[in-house]
Amino acid sequence: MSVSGLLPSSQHAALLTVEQMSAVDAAAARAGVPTLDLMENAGRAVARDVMAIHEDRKGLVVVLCGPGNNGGDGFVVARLLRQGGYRVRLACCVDVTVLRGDALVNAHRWQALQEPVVPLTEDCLDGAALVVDAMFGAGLSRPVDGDVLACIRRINDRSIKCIAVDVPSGVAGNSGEILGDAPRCLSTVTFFRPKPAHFLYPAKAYCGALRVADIGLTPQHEAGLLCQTFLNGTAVWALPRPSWSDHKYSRGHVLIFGSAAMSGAARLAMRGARRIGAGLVTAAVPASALAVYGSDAPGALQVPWDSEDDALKALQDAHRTVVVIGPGLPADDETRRLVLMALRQGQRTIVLDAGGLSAFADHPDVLFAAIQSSAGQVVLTPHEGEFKRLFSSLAGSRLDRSRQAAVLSGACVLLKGADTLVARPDGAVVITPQASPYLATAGSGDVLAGFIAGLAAQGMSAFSATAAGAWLHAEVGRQLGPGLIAEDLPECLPTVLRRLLVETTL
Ligand SMILES: NC(=O)C1=CN([C@@H]2O[C@H](COP(=O)(O)OP(=O)(O)OC[C@H]3O[C@@H](n4cnc5c(N)ncnc54)[C@H](OP(=O)(O)O)[C@@H]3O)[C@@H](O)[C@H]2O)[C@@H](O)CC1
Ligand SMILES: [K+]
Repeated sequence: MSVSGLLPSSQHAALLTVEQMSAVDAAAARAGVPTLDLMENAGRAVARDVMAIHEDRKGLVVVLCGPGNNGGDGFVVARLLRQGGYRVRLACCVDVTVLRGDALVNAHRWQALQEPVVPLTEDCLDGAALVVDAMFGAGLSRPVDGDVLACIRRINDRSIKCIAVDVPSGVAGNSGEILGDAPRCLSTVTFFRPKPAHFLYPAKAYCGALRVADIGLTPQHEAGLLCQTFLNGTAVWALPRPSWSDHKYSRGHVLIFGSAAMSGAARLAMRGARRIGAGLVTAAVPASALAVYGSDAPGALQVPWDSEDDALKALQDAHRTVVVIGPGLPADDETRRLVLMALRQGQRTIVLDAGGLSAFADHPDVLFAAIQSSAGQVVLTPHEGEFKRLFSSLAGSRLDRSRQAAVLSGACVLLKGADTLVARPDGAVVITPQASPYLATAGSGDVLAGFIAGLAAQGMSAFSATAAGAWLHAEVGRQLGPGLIAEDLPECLPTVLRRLLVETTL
């Protein structure tokens, strides 16, 4: 279950694909766990949430059931609510005779209460105070349509409170894409472990509050599964902690190339790298800009960079184990040559952002070949536009594309967004959960590049440093919220680090 290079505790952050979830289900059945009990437990967990949200037993609860086991869960919810004294209307999108297995058993249990099953049309929502969406879960195989689509639209148009069973119907569990449409839910109850869609946009916006319910499945039932998708967080990586024997050289040395024209970008990256704990940060910048770079950063170093010889000299210092190229640099031939030169300089971690990525828009294969033959580790940090320029041949969801991009380039790929993804060439991906929309501001990405570089300088692997950098960036963004500017991000970091490194034992 554990993936190399990640903490063993990452198994608690694992997100199971639809296929893996059904493998867990099958393993439980082989181990003698009755699947009918799992369905009963799933339905009970949802019924409990309905009762917590909707205490008014007189307000009508409409349970919408689909043709599979998600619908089966719905029959359990309806029965438990009815037995709890609630007014319940159950609508099913197929005739009960078409149901099979545990779903059929539970349909019969519902009918044994002398309760009707009404056809699932938009009219069945009339008078609903709350809807339980048990139409489709893990088995969704195509866009929703017909009466199901009409119901979903009515729920959304009338803002009827809705609780989803497993996922809102229409959400593709693995990719987070919306097939047709999906209800905008107040909350979603899923089982055993979350699925990627619960944290990926657009699906996340439909899920509402997420609760993961225990239904009797155990880690034993997932033994042997190779989980490759994780929720980004402190279960996945451990931050470096300086010890009594550390000194500035042992805490790592970051080299950042900066321009005269757009000095702010590299200066923000420098600030990020220093705040996150790099022992030394050096800016390689045009001689004409040395004073600007030094003016607000007396604790940083500057070296002149006016020629390829200067660049080579800066790169050849073996103590500078992490190099950032891109913030504030133009996407031109000179930047391209600089990146290729850096990639040839032996064991380094190289973080490429902004101009360092776009310089290869016409020649991405040249960049990928250089990365593949480099002795170092490489991190690419594109936003969606830069990603499309470099990886124009890739299609599919953001999760699929980030994974394929890491394989194609041989680098760790951080795809920026509200659910920032970090993918490693072996297929491991983390999804960052808590990004603030206020992070969408100039200079924010430059600070992120600095965070990643500063963590890598302290010995974290490229993947862990990138994942941790993205998480910390999101966390400071969340703490600052409205009104944040990029300059605030490094300054807020000590508060977050203190909580992680001083006030808790990771
Ligand atoms: N795993 C576990 O441990 C546990 C899982 N549990 C529950 O089981 C759920 C998964 O059940 P499931 O596999 O039966 O799939 P589900 O989503 O009910 O639908 C499949 C049916 O829908 C049909 N269909 C698909 N798309 C359609 C469309 N657009 N429009 C119309 N029809 C469409 C599809 O037809 P087909 O694609 O075969 O033509 C098939 O008939 C899971 O989400 C959880 O709630 C719990 O009970 C506890 C234990
Ligand atoms: K559902």
